[in-house]
Amino acid sequence: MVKGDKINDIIDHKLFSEDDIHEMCVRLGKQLTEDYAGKRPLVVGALKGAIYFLTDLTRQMDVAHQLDFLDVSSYGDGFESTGKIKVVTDMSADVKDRDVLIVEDIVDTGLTLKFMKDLIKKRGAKSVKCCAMLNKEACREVDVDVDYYGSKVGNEFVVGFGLDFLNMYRNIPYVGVLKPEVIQKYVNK
Ligand SMILES: O=P(O)(O)OC[C@H]1O[C@H](OP(=O)(O)OP(=O)(O)O)[C@H](O)[C@@H]1O
Ligand SMILES: Nc1nc2[nH]cnc2c(=O)[nH]1
Repeated sequence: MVKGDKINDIIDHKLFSEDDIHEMCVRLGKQLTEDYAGKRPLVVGALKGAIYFLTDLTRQMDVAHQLDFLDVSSYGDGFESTGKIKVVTDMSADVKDRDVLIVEDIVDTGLTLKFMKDLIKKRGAKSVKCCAMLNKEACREVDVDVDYYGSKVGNEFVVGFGLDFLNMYRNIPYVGVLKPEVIQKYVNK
């Protein structure tokens, strides 16, 4: 029974706590600091989901970098990728000859990341890599490298720390799994 729309009403269990995510950011930030030393990368956040992870990750990177954002969308309000990716809001920076690091909350089918990597490569970037908080590797439909990631995650719909449920609940401070009845309530509506 779904009582309301409070966090405790919709979350079944926690998968990654705030401490887990902080540890991911510290580890990845250290690695990115080494790998991008002297390169002045352009860090591109994939809107909207990546913003929470991006702000924590970049504060662990001791590398001069610039920020930009790219909003591409394929899920709409659904639980499954439509497979049709479109640019909702484009970046403002010129990526030509830049080392670009895409920051993602999750890579699932890989369709979104492949679309973004191809777009940025086509525009003449020197290198294009991705750092994702979560990697749903078993769900991949296209071959794309997730160059850095915080943790693998299984095939379940996760929310929180940027990851949405019907464009809500991105602000949950951890990553959790929805109660099955919550999904049931909204599927086929
Ligand atoms: O690997 P894929 O199957 O393509 O899925 C991953 C993408 O799905 C989510 O974005 P969404 O399109 O839901 O937009 P959002 O970031 O605004 O939530 C997520 O933020 C990734 O960008
Ligand atoms: N919120 C959310 N968005 C996704 N996009 C692709 N996979 C997921 C997921 O598990 N949760």
